[in-house]
Amino acid sequence: MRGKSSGTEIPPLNTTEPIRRTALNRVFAVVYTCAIFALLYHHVETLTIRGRNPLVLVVSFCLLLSDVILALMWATTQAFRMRPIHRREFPGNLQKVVRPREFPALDVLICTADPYKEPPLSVVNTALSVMAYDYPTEKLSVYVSDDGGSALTLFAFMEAAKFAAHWLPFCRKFNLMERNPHAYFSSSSSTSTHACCSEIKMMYERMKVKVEHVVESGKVGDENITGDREREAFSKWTDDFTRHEHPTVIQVLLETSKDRDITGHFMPNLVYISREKSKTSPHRFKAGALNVLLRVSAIMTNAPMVLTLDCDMSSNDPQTPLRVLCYISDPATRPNLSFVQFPQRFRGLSKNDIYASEFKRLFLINFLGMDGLKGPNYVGTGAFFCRRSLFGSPSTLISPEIPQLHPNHVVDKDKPIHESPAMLSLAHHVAGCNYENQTKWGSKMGIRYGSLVEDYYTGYLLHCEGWRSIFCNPDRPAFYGDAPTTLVDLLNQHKRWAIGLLEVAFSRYCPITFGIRTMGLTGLAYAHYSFWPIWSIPIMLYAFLPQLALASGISIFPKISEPGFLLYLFLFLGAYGQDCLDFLLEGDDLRQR
Ligand SMILES: O=c1ccn([C@@H]2O[C@H](COP(=O)(O)OP(=O)(O)O[C@H]3O[C@H](CO)[C@@H](O)[C@H](O)[C@H]3O)[C@@H](O)[C@H]2O)c(=O)[nH]1
Ligand SMILES: [Mn+2]
Repeated sequence: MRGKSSGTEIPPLNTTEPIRRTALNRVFAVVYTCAIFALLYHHVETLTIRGRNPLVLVVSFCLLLSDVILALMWATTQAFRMRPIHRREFPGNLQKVVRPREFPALDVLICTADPYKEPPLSVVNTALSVMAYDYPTEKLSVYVSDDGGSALTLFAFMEAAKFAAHWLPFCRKFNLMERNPHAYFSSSSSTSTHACCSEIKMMYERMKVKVEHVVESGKVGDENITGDREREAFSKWTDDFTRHEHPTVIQVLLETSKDRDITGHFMPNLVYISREKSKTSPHRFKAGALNVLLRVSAIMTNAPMVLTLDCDMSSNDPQTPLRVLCYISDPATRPNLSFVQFPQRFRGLSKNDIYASEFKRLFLINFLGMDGLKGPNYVGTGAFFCRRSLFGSPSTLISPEIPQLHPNHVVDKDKPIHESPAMLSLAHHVAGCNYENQTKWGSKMGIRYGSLVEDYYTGYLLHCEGWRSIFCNPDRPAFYGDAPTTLVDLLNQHKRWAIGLLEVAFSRYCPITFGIRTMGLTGLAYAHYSFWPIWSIPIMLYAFLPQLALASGISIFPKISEPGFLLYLFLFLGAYGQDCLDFLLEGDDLRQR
């Protein structure tokens, strides 16, 4: 591959290459714009000349409205086509440039919210998959936020901490690529290759049975509690403890400074957090949970690199943090870098993906386009942040209200966390439900509040502040997640997205005005998403108009013999053809279209 090295070092850590069809895209955009204007002119003409008949008037107006919206949406998609690029990174070269001792620490933040919709066993699998990263374990910490406030989830994590002491060395010994235990034991590679596999598989099965039994029974019984520390932890679940009203629970389950796996190797930190909830204070859903995780992790480890992960998405490649380092350690890509975003990929889609659940345009093709501008938007999971970027713009650092939360604060690692009551009590304090009152959390710091799609909104505001992001799309997917499986879940998810996006569209940071003014084409790309819900208007109108028009004897499309027909033909084939080409050139086959 021909590529331009963006680093000054030799060997290169990463390369970028413009996608070749860009020139064609630009020419096509000019021609297609002319065709759109011709169509709109045609509609206006029909409306003014033939519009004396009220039915024709209504129909023509609806067509004009639909086509204006479609034209606007088409215009916003051009942002993705003006400068798409492909990137590659070379983790193999990393050790020649940075020594593992100098790797930055990594805090992984995992969110879960409901032990029945998001089974604790699968959350545990997510955590184990990242705890087993090929990364210096003493630099790795995993923080789990449980918005369900469930003893069942804590129990699952206590079991996971014990299992991890066997699982992590097993992964290292056999250099497994698949480090999510559930995925590994369900795959064929687990059955044949390793003799001691059956032993660890049995251990996993025992943990699974125990956790599932506890979840089924709905409570952690006395027989499941093995020590005083565990008993003390579960004693917080008193009778008036509900998921909407409870005190903060923080449980340090594994600590690098004292816990070792069965081979005597360091374990990563593993911390369970269920933030304080009260019916009288807003909890801000996932954005609130992530901000609590950001603060608690700042107090305990304050790693400069932060990975946010949904509990329904686990690692599929242990080398992923090294790929991120290829950008973070490169002086050419490092300046103003806020986050490195990996695409969301889903398990279990059918081969031809007839429902387009892969979201390939959203998570791949559009990302390649945005990567050539200021970078892809944040999609809530699979993103590695530079912690500093969540505290003000590149030029102006906003200091948090207490020095321990400052991104440059150095945590004293001599004392284990559980022996430091001051640290634990501060961690409880910053996880309190009133902590954020009169602070800049959610407005200028951390994950931003104000939209149900906190990921989109936060990424957008970070880009407006002058930060950039990078799209990393290795051949082996870095993460695999679960897509909604029922129609009701899917509709709820889309409704949530639509409301959240419109909240941004009609805010004072509307991408059409504020976004485009601040960052040009990137703002236009953001406008494409925030106005995505208005697609529904032309879709509804085009779904019903032809039948209504046919029933009332009005023709709404030109006849084949009329010149207007060619215009429609070009507009239709042009849009679909270009779309199809985008997909084919990014590795789809025709059946998937
Ligand atoms: O009060 C809440 C609600 C949700 N979550 C967690 O947020 C994540 C995402 O929620 P999910 O129900 O899976 O929503 P999706 O629609 O699948 O998520 C997509 O859309 C969200 C909103 O834009 C993003 O945050 C996600 O990263 C993105 O994958 C999950 O891990 C939840 O456990 C919380 O922690 N607290
Ligand atoms: Mn999800």
